[in-house]
Amino acid sequence: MSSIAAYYNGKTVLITGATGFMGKVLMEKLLRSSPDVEAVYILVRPKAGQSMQERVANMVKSKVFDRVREDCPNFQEKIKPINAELTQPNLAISAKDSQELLSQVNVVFHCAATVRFDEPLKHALLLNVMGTQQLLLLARQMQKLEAFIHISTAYANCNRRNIDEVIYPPPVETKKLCDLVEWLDESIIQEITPKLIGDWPNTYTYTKALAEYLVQQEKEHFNVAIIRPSIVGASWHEPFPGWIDNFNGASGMIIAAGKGILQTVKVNNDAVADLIPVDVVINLILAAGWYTAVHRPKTMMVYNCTTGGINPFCWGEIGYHVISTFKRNPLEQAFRIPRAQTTSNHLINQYWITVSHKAPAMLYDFYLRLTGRKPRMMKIFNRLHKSMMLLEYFTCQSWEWSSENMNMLMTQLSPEDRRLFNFDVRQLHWSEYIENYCIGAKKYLLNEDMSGIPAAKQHLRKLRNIQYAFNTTLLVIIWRIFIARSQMARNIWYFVVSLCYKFLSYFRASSTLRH
Ligand SMILES: CCCCCCCCCCCCCCCC(=O)SCCNC(=O)CCNC(=O)[C@H](O)C(C)(C)COP(=O)(O)OP(=O)(O)OC[C@H]1O[C@@H](n2cnc3c(N)ncnc32)[C@H](O)[C@@H]1OP(=O)(O)O
Ligand SMILES: NC(=O)C1=CN([C@@H]2O[C@H](COP(=O)(O)OP(=O)(O)OC[C@H]3O[C@@H](n4cnc5c(N)ncnc54)[C@H](OP(=O)(O)O)[C@@H]3O)[C@@H](O)[C@H]2O)C=CC1
Repeated sequence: MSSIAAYYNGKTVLITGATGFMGKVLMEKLLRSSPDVEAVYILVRPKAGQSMQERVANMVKSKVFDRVREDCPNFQEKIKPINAELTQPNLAISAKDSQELLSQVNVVFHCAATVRFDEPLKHALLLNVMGTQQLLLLARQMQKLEAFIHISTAYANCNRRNIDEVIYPPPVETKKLCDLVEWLDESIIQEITPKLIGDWPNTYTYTKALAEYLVQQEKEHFNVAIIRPSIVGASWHEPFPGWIDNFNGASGMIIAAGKGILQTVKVNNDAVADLIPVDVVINLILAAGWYTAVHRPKTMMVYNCTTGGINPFCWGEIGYHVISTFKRNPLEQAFRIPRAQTTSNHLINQYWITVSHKAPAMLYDFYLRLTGRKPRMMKIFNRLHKSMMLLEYFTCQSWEWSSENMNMLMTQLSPEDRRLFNFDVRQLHWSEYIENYCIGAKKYLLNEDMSGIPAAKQHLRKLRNIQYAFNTTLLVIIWRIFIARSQMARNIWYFVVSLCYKFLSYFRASSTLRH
């Protein structure tokens, strides 16, 4: 029997961010591997006109739960949603719910965060830092708490090149900063944000670094551990290969490439693309929860959950495998044939953006206008360029993360646990993984049926013909303009045409003689 699965059976678990990408995969794996878990409390806020109950009812219908639904059809009875808003005082949890959590919870997994790179500093602080602080305060009063697992990011310290499994001192005193932004005007905060975040590329990584420090402060009060995943991608095996349900990280770019929208991207081809499958991260999280609660390590453990140092793969290789997968399994209604120029040179990238993004977008919008429709392509490209600009910090450089704690944890697992909660990325076969990632994005994210592939291939052939016809017409037009202006070009043109004519006459004469 698996020690990890056995540990969670009979335990009460609290998950924040359970409606998110990682939260759902975590909940699914927990309920499937430990069907006798006592209860899984999840903190959920009402959103987009849906109440908490409606959101949870919709969530449990999601495909991600298909496997656990098969194994334990009543799995949703274990899920106990609690109305909460992490940016509000006391997390906006009612006194009754709060009492229930304080008396029941054994393990906390804190996944909730804003992961947007362009989040205004005030909101990022409210959620990622103050929300974490309030959850820690709640956890301190939990009578049966055995482990608190905080999900950070491997990029929390991306202002350093070599990142060890330690907490680095924060750039400012967190409390003072939070007090400051509380009374400062939003526009002033916006203005001083670049100064405040210093050499962090965005408010997300900056606030995640501050939150790590807060978590460390609690190590005297209960058992805590921090997991730092790098760029979390589609699943490797569980619940299904290629499972993905959002456009964050690399997924949006991969889809844009498959749709033929993204034709050029600024990446350092030789820089390590530190992607990590979501199921690897979840297995490590569950194993770390077990280890923290059962072995109670004396020092607070930080687990860098990365692939680069163990099984490296570069951005150039990712680009190649993405394009070749989408050529074999095209997405429906692609804008252009998938192709990706990858360069770290700013000028070359700008050139390709003009030629292969902006020019086709303008032409297509012109065509839409002519046919009485609303132009939309330029708007899509502007959004794509904004995303590319925010992501290029991560695709143009490499980091080195130590992964001793992840390796140590692996040695603590029984063979059965290593099989059930596998986070050994040495076994990851990248080309196979990227292929499943692209197909998963097609199936689960875009809801495209695999039976539509022949029609999608036919559409690509049509696009190829349009492109050939367009390129030939363009060449002829340019040549005509050139000929009209230069005597030398005219002479060359007449020389080439007469050569072709002579060759054709010779060919016709020799074939008549043969007959
Ligand atoms: C071949 C080459 C491959 C190379 C490939 C390079 C990959 C290079 C990855 C680096 C990755 C670093 C990762 C750091 C490591 C962490 O720690 S990652 C943490 C994860 N965080 C992120 O990835 C967040 C990044 N994203 C953002 O901050 C925001 O999305 C951006 C980039 C600022 C864009 O914001 P926005 O323009 O307001 O758009 P956004 O609100 O995101 O989306 C609007 C809608 O469009 C949808 N949408 C977004 N993208 C798409 C899309 N592509 N298609 C269709 N719909 C889409 C959204 O789902 C959303 O729908 P609704 O929710 O409104 O229904
Ligand atoms: N995805 C990635 O590539 C990486 C993620 N991480 C970390 O992993 C964790 C999970 O990320 P991921 O699942 O991808 O993120 P998602 O954006 O998919 O999920 C975020 C979760 O946080 C919840 N949340 C956001 N704001 C609030 C709020 N004010 N009150 C209550 N809940 C809130 C969301 O709830 P709602 O549905 O209501 O919005 C959602 O459940 C985060 O801590 C992130 O920093 C680390 C490295 C990489």
